[in-house]
Amino acid sequence: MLGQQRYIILADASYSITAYNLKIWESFTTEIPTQVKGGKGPFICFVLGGPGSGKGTQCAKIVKNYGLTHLSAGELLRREIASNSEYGTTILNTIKEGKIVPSEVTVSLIQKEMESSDSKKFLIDGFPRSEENRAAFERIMGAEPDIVLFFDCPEEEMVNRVLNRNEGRVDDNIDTVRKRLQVFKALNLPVINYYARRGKLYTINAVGTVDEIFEQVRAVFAALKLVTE
Ligand SMILES: Nc1ncnc2c1ncn2[C@@H]1O[C@H](COP(=O)(O)OP(=O)(O)O)[C@@H](O)[C@H]1O
Ligand SMILES: Nc1ccn([C@@H]2O[C@H](COP(=O)(O)OP(=O)(O)O)[C@@H](O)[C@H]2O)c(=O)n1
Ligand SMILES: [Mg+2]
Repeated sequence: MLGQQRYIILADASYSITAYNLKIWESFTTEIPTQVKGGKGPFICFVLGGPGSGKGTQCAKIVKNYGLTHLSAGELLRREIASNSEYGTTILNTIKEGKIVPSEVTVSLIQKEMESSDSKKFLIDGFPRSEENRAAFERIMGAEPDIVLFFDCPEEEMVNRVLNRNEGRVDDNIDTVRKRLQVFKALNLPVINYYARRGKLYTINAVGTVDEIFEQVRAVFAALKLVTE
C-alpha cells in the first residue's frame, strides 16, 4: 500500500471552513494510487451516526468481540491537536465550531494509522462525515468500505448523551452539539444515503441499552459471517 509518496499542495476554498482562511493545506504526504489496489485490501467497516449516537461505545465492543482495529477520526484529530502540530489550532477551531476538517487532513491521519498497522480489519469510526471525506478516502486510499454501520438515534437522545459525556471535550456543549447536528443532517446523511443506495449500509437502532444495541451489531456480523475472535 505504500506506493509512491508525493507531496500535494491543496489550495481549496470549497470547504465550509474558509472562514479560518484555510486556503492552503500543504505537505500532507498522501499516496496517489497509480492503480486501484490489485489484490483484496484490508476489510474496512465505516461507523457512522450523529454526535452521541454511541459509535465509540459500540466500536469498543466490536473490537473486543471481533478483533477489528478501531480508528476514530475524531480521536486522531484530537491527538493531532494535543501534539501541537502546526495544524492543531486550526483543527481545534474547526472542532469547536462543529464543522468538518479538510478531508486530506483526516484521510492522511487515517492512512498513516492503516499503513503502520499489521491489522487487516479496520473499524473507521466517525468517518466519512461528508461527500468530500468519502471521495478523498477513495481517491487517496484507492479503497471503498466493505460495510457501513449507521447508528440511528433521535436528536434529543444524542444531545442528552453528549451533554452527559464528561470527557472534557470542547465540543460537548449545547451550542456546538446543535451545530454538529446541523452538519450531520446537511453533510453526513447524504453519505449515509450514498452507501444505502450501494447496498452497503446496515442501520442499527441506537436507542436502548448498550448490550441491546450490540445484539443488533452481532446479527449484522453473523449475517456477514464475520466470526467473533
Ligand atoms: N445505549 C446507550 N445508552 C445510554 N448512553 C449511552 C449509550 N451508548 C453510549 N452512551 C453514552 O453516551 C455518550 C456518547 O457515546 P459515544 O460512544 O461517545 O458516542 P459517539 O462516539 O457516537 O459520539 C457516552 O457518554 C456513552 O457512555
Ligand atoms: N471525519 C471527521 C470526523 C470528525 N471530525 C471533527 O471531529 C469532531 C469530533 O468527532 P468525533 O467522531 O470524535 O465526535 P463524536 O461523534 O464521537 O461525538 C467532529 O465534530 C468534527 O469537528 C471531522 O472534522 N471529520
Ligand atoms: Mg465518538
